[in-house]
Amino acid sequence: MEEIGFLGLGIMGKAMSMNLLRHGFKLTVWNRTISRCDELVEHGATIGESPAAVIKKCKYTIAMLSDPAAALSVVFGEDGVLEQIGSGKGYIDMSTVDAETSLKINEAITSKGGSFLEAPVSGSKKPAEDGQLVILSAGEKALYEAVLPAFDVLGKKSFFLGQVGNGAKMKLVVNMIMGSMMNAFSEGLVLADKSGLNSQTLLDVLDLGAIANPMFKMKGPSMIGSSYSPAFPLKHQQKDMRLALALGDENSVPMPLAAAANEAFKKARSMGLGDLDFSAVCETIVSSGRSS
Ligand SMILES: NC(=O)C1=CN([C@@H]2O[C@H](COP(=O)(O)OP(=O)(O)OC[C@H]3O[C@@H](n4cnc5c(N)ncnc54)[C@H](OP(=O)(O)O)[C@@H]3O)[C@@H](O)[C@H]2O)C=CC1
Ligand SMILES: O=CCCC(=O)O
Repeated sequence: MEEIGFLGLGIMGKAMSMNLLRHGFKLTVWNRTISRCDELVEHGATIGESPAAVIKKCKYTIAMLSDPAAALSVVFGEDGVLEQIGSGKGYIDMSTVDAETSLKINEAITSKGGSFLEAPVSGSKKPAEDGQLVILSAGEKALYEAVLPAFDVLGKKSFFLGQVGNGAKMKLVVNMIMGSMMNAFSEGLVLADKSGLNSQTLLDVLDLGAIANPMFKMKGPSMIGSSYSPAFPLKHQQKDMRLALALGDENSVPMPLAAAANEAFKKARSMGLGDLDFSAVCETIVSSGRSS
């Protein structure tokens, strides 16, 4: 494949671009905080001085940015994507945003002759490092097909979901379920502990039953140890709950569980836990009184 541009080297962007480099892709990278490019450069990437410079150089550019405001500012801002996008160039936004943001970006890019794909992902830091993401793409089918060699490196499965917006919506539905599950799991862990049960035994019981799942298995042990090194930052999970609730609003879908989970994530943010892993939402319950 041609040289790929990569905008946004946070937890996910760094892991994904390292993985592409490891598999022989040539990359030009940009990050708002430019020092975050250094490690990538040590592994063979080139730095682009702005999103516009990356787009100018590369036929295909991937973005992995924190939220709708970041995704919009990288496209519409000074030295942004729009300044150099045009015919023959493809822009793939893998950030988790709402459909409205994706549609706005799609409209701006296609009106300049470029092509657009939204492609948010399921899977966190480790799956990103290991190329085991689940890619939820929608938009220009020809662009999807053109970048499949890169998606095959980044993910274990790629879906093409049709028109722009469907990828964003699918991602928000999945993360809304995940955020609600994380809150139920947290309550269970604290309840077991407060009522005198062994937390590890609870994990063992859960793992053998009908609600066993990779998230409980992976996060449970660190949550018992109150260790929340960020793989998926809590502030991003709360953003996803907020955006999913707005999608529920638009479609008149009652979501009382998601609304309660969102409140817990907001409380966690107010406690200063936004940069920790989303499993730190457990601390909102602990702070109401865990015995250990
Ligand atoms: N972590 C995870 O497990 C997963 C995250 N996601 C989603 O992927 C996206 C990235 O997540 P993650 O890597 O964890 O997040 P991080 O917070 O680690 O990284 C965010 C990135 O966005 C950049 N950024 C933020 N604001 C702006 C702005 N205004 N202009 C330009 N760049 C900006 C940051 O730049 P700077 O370094 O300068 O701050 C950084 O590169 C999010 O949408 C998240 O919801 C999806 C699946 C899993
Ligand atoms: O958006 C983050 C998703 C994290 C995960 O799927 O494990």
